[in-house]
Amino acid sequence: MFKNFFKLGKKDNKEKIDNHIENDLNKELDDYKEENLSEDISEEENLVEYNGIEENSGEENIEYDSQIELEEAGSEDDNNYEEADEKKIGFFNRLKNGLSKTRKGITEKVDIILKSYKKIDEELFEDLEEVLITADVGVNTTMDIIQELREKVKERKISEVSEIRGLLKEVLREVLTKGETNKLNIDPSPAIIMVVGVNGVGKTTTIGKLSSRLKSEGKKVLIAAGDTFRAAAIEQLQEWGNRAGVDIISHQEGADPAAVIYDGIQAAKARKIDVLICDTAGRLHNKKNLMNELSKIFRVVEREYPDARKEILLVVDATTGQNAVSQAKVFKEACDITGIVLTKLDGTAKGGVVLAVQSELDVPVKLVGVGEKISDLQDFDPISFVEAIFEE
Ligand SMILES: Nc1nc2c(ncn2[C@@H]2O[C@H](COP(=O)(O)OP(=O)(O)OP(=O)(O)O)[C@@H](O)[C@H]2O)c(=O)[nH]1
Repeated sequence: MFKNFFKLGKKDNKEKIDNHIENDLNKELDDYKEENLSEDISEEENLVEYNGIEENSGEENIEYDSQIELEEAGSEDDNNYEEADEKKIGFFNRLKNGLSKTRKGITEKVDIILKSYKKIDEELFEDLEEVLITADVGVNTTMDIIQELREKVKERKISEVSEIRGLLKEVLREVLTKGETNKLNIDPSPAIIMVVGVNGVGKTTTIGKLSSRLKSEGKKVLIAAGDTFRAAAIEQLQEWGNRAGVDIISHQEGADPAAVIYDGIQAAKARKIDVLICDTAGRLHNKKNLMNELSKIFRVVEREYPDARKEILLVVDATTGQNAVSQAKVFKEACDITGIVLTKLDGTAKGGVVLAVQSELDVPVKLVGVGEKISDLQDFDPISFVEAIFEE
């Protein structure tokens, strides 16, 4: 699967990038490995020349086996079924609360429309269509949904307007469950999760929340701060790591992201980490740059961690509606995204974008952010999502 990571749209791009990778990456990594990752890796080592960037490895945050104990403290309440039940209820309520604006935007309007019709006719379908488009379900997906609704009405010879609500729920569930599984592919370990996405969409927050959650599930987690573009990004990740009690492998601002990921992988192997979560820089202003950077990182992963399960999660901001879909399309051309994380669903009435992303890109939504707290990241469960939107 990893061999297909780079979907390089144009042949000349592909050749350029391939040449770049073949000429530079292998040599650079071999040099780097020799210089820095010999058995006795030392924090005292000084200036390392890597890819033309000087970085002071003495200040890097590489603390190999010394902190294993820190991470072995898993959650104590894992086996408490009552608490698990409570958590589940809390989980659904949090989802429901988070989706309150979307519920207003879709269900309340649908209910008003259904109340105003006495019989099922074309005008009713058109009104429903408008509601879905306004809730950012996207034109194509909306057309498909309404067409499916029409067909079901016809096939089942439905004549009562009151039955449309249940039917619509059914169709939405079908849209959200027809693709690949929504579950994260991280078991059995080891696994590596590459987190991609443009700046500001909630990547750092998602990494913090996810690492905290996986740790509480008893997994050993490590973060690699591959967004070296801005010092603030590394610091922000460090803060989340502290909150989650998870170690971070980081270099200095401006370092080569592929080198950070390389170090992260070596540390993950040495510490027998279950899940390595890698941040990446989100510069989308130029697709070629994005592909260059990502392809180099992925080559490192492919070469250094072939046995690990791989997830490439694209983080998009639900409040940007159809923009999130466009971003996802660009990233999908640059790499084989395996899942989508939709953040800030709590702050928007545009939650319908979940349906657009899943159906137009054919990539499953795997996680959703429904708030700013560390516990506000949920596995995306299509059934609960539809229930939460339609709950009275
Ligand atoms: N309400 C809400 N806010 C969120 C959610 N996820 C992230 N945020 C907020 O979105 C803002 C941006 O999040 P970051 O994690 O810094 O985004 P980023 O993509 O890492 O951005 P850079 O660090 O600039 O690359 C922060 O204020 C977060 O608190 C969410 O699910 N709900």
